[in-house]
Amino acid sequence: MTTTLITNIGELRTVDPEQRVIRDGAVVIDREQIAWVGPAVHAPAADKRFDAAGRALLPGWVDSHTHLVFAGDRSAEFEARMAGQSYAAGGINVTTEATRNASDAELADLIRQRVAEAVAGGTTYLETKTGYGLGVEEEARHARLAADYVDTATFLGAHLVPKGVDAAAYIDSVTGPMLEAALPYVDWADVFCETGAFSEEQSRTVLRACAEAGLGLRVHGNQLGQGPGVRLAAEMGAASVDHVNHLSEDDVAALGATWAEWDSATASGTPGTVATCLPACDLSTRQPLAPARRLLDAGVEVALASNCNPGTSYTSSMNFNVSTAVLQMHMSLSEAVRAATLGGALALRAQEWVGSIEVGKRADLHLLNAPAAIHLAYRPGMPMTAAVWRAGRRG
Ligand SMILES: N=CN[C@@H](CCC(=O)O)C(=O)O
Ligand SMILES: [Zn+2]
Repeated sequence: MTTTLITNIGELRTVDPEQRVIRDGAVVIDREQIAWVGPAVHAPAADKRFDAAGRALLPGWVDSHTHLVFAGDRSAEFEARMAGQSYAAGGINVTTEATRNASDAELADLIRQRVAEAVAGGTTYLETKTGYGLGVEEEARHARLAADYVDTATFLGAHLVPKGVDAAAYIDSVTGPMLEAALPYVDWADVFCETGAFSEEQSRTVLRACAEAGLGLRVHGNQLGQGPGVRLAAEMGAASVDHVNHLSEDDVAALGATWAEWDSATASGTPGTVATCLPACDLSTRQPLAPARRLLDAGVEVALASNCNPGTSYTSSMNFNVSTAVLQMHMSLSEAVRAATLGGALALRAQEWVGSIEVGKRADLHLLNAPAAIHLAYRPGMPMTAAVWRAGRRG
């Protein structure tokens, strides 16, 4: 049995270059790949048949920003925040301490459970980061454990200077032995460029060293206030800058300029720096929701991601993030679905093989418990995920 026909799809959202939405559609999966897409009446025969019963089918969510390697609990910090305390980067130390005390087996099990939870919610391709190790052995251990469970991993040694450590000495370690130890397990490097974490110059030093080591770049920027993160990401050719809550006109223009060689209508050309919005995090930290509308109108490709982490966003629900983007961020349903699929794929430079339902791409599919995808926002919080295929296998 190698091929499966998924038929009787009420609304098939391809997110392909023509942005096709096919009524009464069908998809054929051949092992881990998509082999055919089109109207059900023209579908070829297959070994197996799955009746979608008139429900909507989307590409699986691409979650391009998570921090799944952690132990411990920060619910009291969250409760205090809801009572009026503001978020500060220092909370990262609490998780670092708890994670250090978890064995390899315990930590691996936590990551496995979190990935399973994400996949059960429609996520089929995901990134995760280190960043709660903050030491050579711990960062390498977190990268090694993560690499077994996720599609792509990021080195975030530059998440915070640990308490009592000299910043310059720490950056020497991040750009030297820590980077070297994490390198075999990661594709990306990230830096938390923000007041209370790393300055522009410190961030540039880290990003340069990581780029020289062959890693792609990403930046946490402009989360808690205006700052240099977004412009630094654009300057360094980062694949993505994430959070982007507080943007000046110059920031938006700098990101827009990185997309000059890209045609968003056909999703072709040379991609620039994706602006990754993290609505669940914005709600949990009481930050203004990222200005996705301004970014889209400036020609910037936007991604939506969960930022699942214990400090600022303890949810991997992409359904929730898409609902919020439509309800609160003035994104149309099509824009939000694209941002949570192809947008995430662009942020991870994986757009050639995931992020849309097209022949030859990985068979990553998300069947909704609804006849149309707008139900994600129309019925927020309802259990919308009916079935998931990840690389052709039911998740
Ligand atoms: N902003 C930096 N890092 C995480 C939060 C880390 C934490 O507080 O544990 C984020 O993406 O929001
Ligand atoms: Zn993050």
